[in-house]
Amino acid sequence: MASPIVDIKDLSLRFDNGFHALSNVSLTLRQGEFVSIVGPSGCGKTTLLNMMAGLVRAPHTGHISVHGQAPALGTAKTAYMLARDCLLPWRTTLDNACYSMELRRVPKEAAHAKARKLLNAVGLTDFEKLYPKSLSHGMRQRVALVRTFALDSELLLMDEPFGALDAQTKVTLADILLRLWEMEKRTVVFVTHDLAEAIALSDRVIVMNSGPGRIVREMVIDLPRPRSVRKMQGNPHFHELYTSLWNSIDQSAHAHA
Ligand SMILES: Nc1ncnc2c1ncn2[C@@H]1O[C@H](COP(=O)(O)OP(=O)(O)OP(=O)(O)O)[C@@H](O)[C@H]1O
Repeated sequence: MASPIVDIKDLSLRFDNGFHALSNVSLTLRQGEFVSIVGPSGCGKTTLLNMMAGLVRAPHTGHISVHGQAPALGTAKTAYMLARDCLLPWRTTLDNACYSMELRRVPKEAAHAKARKLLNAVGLTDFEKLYPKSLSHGMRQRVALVRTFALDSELLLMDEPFGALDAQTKVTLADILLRLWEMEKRTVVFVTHDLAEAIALSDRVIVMNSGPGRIVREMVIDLPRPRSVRKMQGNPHFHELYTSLWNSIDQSAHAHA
């Protein structure tokens, strides 16, 4: 079996101020998996993602490897996407889509070809010459998705990428993300507060709780693929999974209260 993309065993972490942020976290991600992390605010979801990205340097115990090595900043094998689209206002859609490839010195022709293929997949072909100020919030986040996928990184770390969008746009973007993921075969770690979004997108949902941050449940999502997030509402098993996930979060919140 291929070695895991992310391999975390008994990871515990204290920040310099003594705050115990993660306790005995174990998580393995195989190539091509889509895994979401949910849990109450402050339970350490972003900290765990930042550990995978090599952004946290605080002392820790246990094991963490990403692509078979200690997590490192600046590797082309890992891409990070946030709720803010971080588009540059003076660049067009196409140039924003190409920005990360430019930083990685991908030749311009190849970068344009890749960006155009992905812009077409997210429905933005007709908007490639526009600047961010002329795009809706959802369109800007589609450009950010293209920029994230354009890097060909094996591992995509996504921290509430649709968190600032309205419910309708969120579903549209989640379906676009699923299409890109199916087309490009990446490994995704997706942090969200939206349980329905986590279930609709993922192969597995990891539930965390705080005090200190730890994994309290891992739920396998056995819904068939390919999926449509929009059509998921009509699937009774989706609602069973939602109820079960909600109960886990509710119970662990009460146990902690
Ligand atoms: N550099 C730091 N030094 C000290 N404490 C920190 C540091 N970074 C994060 N924390 C604390 O660690 C805890 C976990 O933060 P984190 O951002 O990982 O939570 P989260 O689950 O992603 O929250 P949210 O859902 O609100 O984004 C919080 O209590 C936070 O204040």
